[in-house]
Parts: sequence; structure tokens; C-alpha cells
Amino acid sequence: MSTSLVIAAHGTRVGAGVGQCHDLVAQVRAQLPGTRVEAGFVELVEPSIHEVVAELSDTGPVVVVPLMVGTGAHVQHDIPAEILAGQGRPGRVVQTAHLGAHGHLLAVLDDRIEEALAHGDEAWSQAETSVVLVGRGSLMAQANADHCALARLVQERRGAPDVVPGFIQVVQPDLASALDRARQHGATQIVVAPNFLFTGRLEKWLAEQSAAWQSANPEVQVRVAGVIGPCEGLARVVAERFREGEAELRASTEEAEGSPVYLAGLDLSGRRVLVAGAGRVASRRIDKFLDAGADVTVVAPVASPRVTDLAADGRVRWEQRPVAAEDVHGAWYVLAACDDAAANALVSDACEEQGVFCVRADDARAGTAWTPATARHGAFTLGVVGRRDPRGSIALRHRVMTLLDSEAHASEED
Ligand SMILES: C[C@@]1(CC(=O)O)c2cc3[nH]c(cc4nc(cc5[nH]c(cc(n2)[C@H]1CCC(=O)O)[C@@](C)(CC(=O)O)[C@@H]5CCC(=O)O)C(CC(=O)O)=C4CCC(=O)O)c(CCC(=O)O)c3CC(=O)O
Ligand SMILES: NC(=O)C1=CN([C@@H]2O[C@H](COP(=O)(O)OP(=O)(O)OC[C@H]3O[C@@H](n4cnc5c(N)ncnc54)[C@H](O)[C@@H]3O)[C@@H](O)[C@H]2O)C=CC1
Repeated sequence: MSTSLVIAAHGTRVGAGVGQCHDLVAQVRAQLPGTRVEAGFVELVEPSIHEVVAELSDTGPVVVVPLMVGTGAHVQHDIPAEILAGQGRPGRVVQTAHLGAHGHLLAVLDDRIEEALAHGDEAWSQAETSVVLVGRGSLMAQANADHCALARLVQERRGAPDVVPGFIQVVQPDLASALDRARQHGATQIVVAPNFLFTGRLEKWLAEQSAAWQSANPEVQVRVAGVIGPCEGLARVVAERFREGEAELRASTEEAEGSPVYLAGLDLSGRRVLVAGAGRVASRRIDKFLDAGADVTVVAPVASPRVTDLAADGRVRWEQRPVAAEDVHGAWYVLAACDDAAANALVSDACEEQGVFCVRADDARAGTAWTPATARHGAFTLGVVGRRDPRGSIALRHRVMTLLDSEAHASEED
């Protein structure tokens, strides 16, 4: 079932801003062919986020990407509440991170500043121009701190002399104070760059406040850069957030499904096991076959020292040649661990035909058995097998063994 994308936007009273948002939605659609992409709005514009979430989550999983440059009350409270209100079955809708200081967005901010430098009676040089980067301002300290960090990132990226953060509402420094600071730092040319997504009332206030400050400070020249606007860079960040959300949904579905294989205990004693390949992977598994009393035949042109020793001691039979389909005859269990996919395929095909379980070390899905991560605990063997995630199995085994160890130490101290 394909996953849909809801772009959770703010909304504005300004029609042109709504139009830009719809343009962006079209650009995101072009980036994600085959994915249904719809916009929902926190306020001022229809439809609301919960309406869109309700409609799309009816037919499948949904990723909600907050179309917000910073984290704030909308990202932390309003959008989650809208999702709760809209989702039918829980677990099918995820909210991703907001846009944040993504590299593509930094590049777009850079473009807008460059456009302002080039635009006007004369081109300004980057080295002689300071920037005031204007954010919206939030009641949440973290959002404001993120904006200050963003200003620093813009400065490092551009090598600009000075990038001063300022806020259009709620907190200090407001735009006029930020411009004062830039002037105190020695600026004679300043670009006011809004970190706003689309045109709207914030952009209008920004223009008015910049003009007012300019007339009070005629010795300094001020230019105002454009908003981020609907553009490829922004669309790419949204598409990337969508893919992150999809991966999160996939992981949680997989978690709910568990491992696809059946974990069995095989009695291999005296039974023939064929191992094709005698390298690193084969060697670590052969010892476990021997522990279970198996009659092991190894077929490989080159063997590890471990296998050579075992063969010299007569504990395994090693046939020094490439493996053949006939080698599977009479085997109860087969490990294909050659570093050659064609050789492994030849073995797993023969096993499939003869109804013999076969581990494909190079391509689990082409085989019919998987090796669990194991550990001994007294008379018991623990086995962990996952969703084709050996490192996850190793990590879980480690956690279990650490718990068992700490239990043992605790009982020693008693
Ligand atoms: C599906 C499975 C089928 C099977 O082989 O049985 C499988 C498949 C594959 N593993 C691959 C890579 C690695 N696997 C390990 C390690 C272990 N792999 C084991 C089991 C399994 N591995 C099966 C069930 C997994 C599950 O639970 O989901 C362990 C637990 C048991 C054991 O091997 O005895 C053992 C821990 C041993 C211990 O510590 O005791 C390492 C680390 C290392 O070798 O040092 C790497 C290197 C890279 C990395 O770290 O990721 C590749 C890509 C190969 C390629 O690049 O071509 C495939 C192929 C694929 O996924 O299709
Ligand atoms: N499932 C797992 O846990 C892991 C699987 N792998 C996969 O397993 C494969 C083997 O890995 P390693 O043991 O590290 O390789 P390795 O290079 O140490 O050993 C390869 C062995 O295959 C043998 N071989 C090559 N062609 C053969 C043929 N036609 N017939 C019989 N034997 C043949 C070689 O002689 C050698 O003994 C890798 O290609 C990799 O894809 C790698 C790491 C972990």
C-alpha cells in the first residue's frame, strides 16, 4: 500500500502566499511521482491538517511533514494534535522533523542573499555586506536558539563578515535592534534576509520595518532579500523528510511483524552438513556444526587456517575444489558461504530442488534458512534472529547476556 504525504503548512491571509504554497506542493509532487501529496493548514486556510489526514489515512499510511523552518508550538503541539484528531487507526501516521537547518535550505538562503547583492543600482560584494537574518520569533526558547544557530551556519557557509539574527515578532532582538547591532559592528551595507517560506504578512512587516530603519539611518544602505519561496531546494527537503517518515513507518510495521523465519533446534548429530566455501563466515559456523555433532563436508578451493587444521585432524572432510550441485546429495543442512554468488546460487538451487534447507550467506532471501546469533547459558543455547538484521541480533544477544551476567554477579554478592 503506498504512503501518502501531507504537507502541514501554516496558512496566511495573503492570497499570493497561499498560491506559492500550492506551487511548492506541485514541485514536491514532481519529486515524488506516484505518491499522493496534499497540503493541510494549521490556520487561516482550508483544508485543515486533520481533514486531510483523515481522508488519506483512510486508504493507507501517511507521512506528515511540517512545512516550518523552525520548531515551535505548531510543530510540537498543534500538528501532533491535528494528527490525533485526524488519524483513524493509530500507528499509520507519522510526523517527521520540521525543515530545520538542512543543507538545501541553507543553499536557498544563500541564493536569496546573492540575488539581493546583485539586485539594485550597483552590485554589492559579499565581503563588504553584513546580513541580518530574520526569523519569526517564538515563545519556545529552542526555536529562537535554532534561529541563532542558523544565522551562524549561514555566516560560516558564506564567509560573510557578519550575520546577525533578529526576530520579526515576540522576542528580541527585533529587526530594528538587529540592524542597530550590525551597524555597531561597522556595517555600511546590510542585506535583510527573511527566513520565511512564503510571502505574507511577516514579509510585509519586514519590508516596512526595514524601510523605517533605513530612513532613520541614511548613512547605512539596506536591501531586503526575497523569501525562500517555492523552489527546488525546498521541495527536495520536503521529499527527503517524506522518505525519512516512510522509513520510520516501515521500521514500525516490521517491528510489529517480527522475524519472518521459524526458529528451530536441529539435531545434526551424525548427519551430513555441506559447507560450500571455507572462508571467514564458513569457519565461524563450522565450529557450531561440530559442537552439534554434525558430519561436516567442506568444499572450497581455498580454506582458512581453522578449516585446514580441522581437516588435518580429521574433524571435517575438506574437498579442495569448486562446489558442484551433486555435493548437495545426502546433506540434511547446507551452508552456501562462497564469495561467489554464482557458486552460492548453484548450491541453493540444488537444495531447493531436493528439499534441503540452505543458508545463503550472501543473499538471505535466496536461501531457506537463517543463522541465529547464539550464546550459551549453562545447559541452554539462546538464539536471536531478526528481520535480516544481523547487527540487531548481535546487539540483542549482547543485551541479554549482559543482563544474565549482572544477575549472576548480583546472586554472588548475596
Ligand atoms: C539473514 C542472515 C542469513 C545467514 O547468513 O544465516 C544473514 C545475512 C547476511 N549477513 C550479512 C553481513 C554480516 N553478518 C554478520 C554477522 C552475523 N550474521 C549472522 C546471521 C545472519 N546473517 C542471518 C540472520 C540475521 C538476522 O538475525 O536477521 C549472525 C547473527 C550469525 C552467524 O553468522 O553465525 C552473525 C553474528 C555472528 C556472531 O557474532 O555470533 C556480519 C558481521 C561479521 O561478519 O563480522 C556481517 C558484515 C556486515 C555487517 O556488519 O552488516 C550479509 C551481507 C553480506 C554481503 O555483504 O554480501 C547478509 C546477506 C543478506 O542479508 O542477504
Ligand atoms: N551471512 C553473514 O553473516 C555474512 C556473509 N557474508 C557474505 O558471505 C560471503 C563469504 O564471506 P567470507 O567468508 O568473508 O569470504 P572469504 O573470502 O573469507 O571466503 C570465500 C570462500 O569461498 C570459497 N569459494 C569461492 N568460490 C567457490 C566455489 N566456486 N566453490 C566453493 N568455494 C568457493 C573460497 O575458496 C573461500 O574459501 C561474502 O561474499 C559475503 O557476501 C559476509 C560477511 C558475513
